[in-house]
Amino acid sequence: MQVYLDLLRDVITNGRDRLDRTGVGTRSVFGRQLRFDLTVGFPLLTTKRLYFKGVAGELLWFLSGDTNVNWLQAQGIHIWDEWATETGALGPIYGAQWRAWPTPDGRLIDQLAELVDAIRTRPYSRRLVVTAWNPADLPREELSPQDNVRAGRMALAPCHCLFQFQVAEGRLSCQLYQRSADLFLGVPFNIASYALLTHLIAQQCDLEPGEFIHTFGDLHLYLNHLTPDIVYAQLERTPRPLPRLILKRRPPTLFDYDFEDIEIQGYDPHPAIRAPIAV
Ligand SMILES: Nc1nc(=O)c2c([nH]1)NC[C@@H]1CN(c3ccc(C(=O)N[C@@H](CCC(=O)O)C(=O)O)cc3)CN21
Ligand SMILES: O=c1ccn([C@H]2C[C@H](O)[C@@H](COP(=O)(O)O)O2)c(=O)[nH]1
Repeated sequence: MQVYLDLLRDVITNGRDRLDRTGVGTRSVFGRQLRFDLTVGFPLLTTKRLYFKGVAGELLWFLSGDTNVNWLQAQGIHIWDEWATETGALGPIYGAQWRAWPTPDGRLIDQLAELVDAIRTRPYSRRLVVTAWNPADLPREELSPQDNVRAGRMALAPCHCLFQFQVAEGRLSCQLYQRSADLFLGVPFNIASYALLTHLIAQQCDLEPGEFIHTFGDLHLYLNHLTPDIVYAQLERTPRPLPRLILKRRPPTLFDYDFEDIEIQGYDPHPAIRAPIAV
């Protein structure tokens, strides 16, 4: 994951300081890309311990179509707490758009079920796209996440908002467009999450995982992460060998995976680095 450390340096060196919605302030660049060959190892950051249970739990939660934090909290995962209402609601975020995109005539589109079906039946397709960017449900930027949810909108606009797959020579590759990316806290999570999703869909479609390509819009470091004990501490560290992902079972569908099916082997990271999250 040397490419991640190089990207931290790129943002520090080439970024412009900008105000942002949260009021924290960021240093940001616009338009970057990382590529991960999933055949050489699983891209889980080794220069700090990443909370993989949180990554896997969040993905299983998205895949189930759930948009309420109650299930995540019951698993001990608290990464979405700050944006939820008192009942745990987040509005129609990823899970809703992926599994139940509402159409004007009252139907619900299960984009992920249709995707798996399309990969199986038309692997040459150039239309293997899933989007969470539903303009009808976007939050109003001047309102709090909770007020948006109470008004029936998403708590946060989708950050990882569109992804596409390609099948070539028996391998499944995935490219994500992430419009806004918190490089220290969110991005390591997002890389692991989409790499895991690619493995799961590949298994369901009798393919091997290929590449994960991560394309960024506004890629930023929050100014309160640019400190000796956070970003600069990580830059002092040397990357270690990547772990491997083992899928221990092949469930009947993409929507039947459980924590026990997903195992990371050989993960030997540097210690975790705590950092404040911008809400
Ligand atoms: N500013 C911001 N950055 C994000 O990455 C982000 C948001 N907001 N809002 C929505 C989700 C929530 N995500 C999050 C939220 C928290 C952590 C976080 O605090 N991670 C810690 C470990 C947390 C734990 O152990 O409970 C970390 O060190 O990675 C990561 C991703 C990603 N998203
Ligand atoms: O999966 C995620 C979700 C969120 N983020 C980050 C990116 C931004 O720092 C904030 C969202 O703020 P906006 O004003 O809506 O852009 O959350 C992430 O990196 N990954």
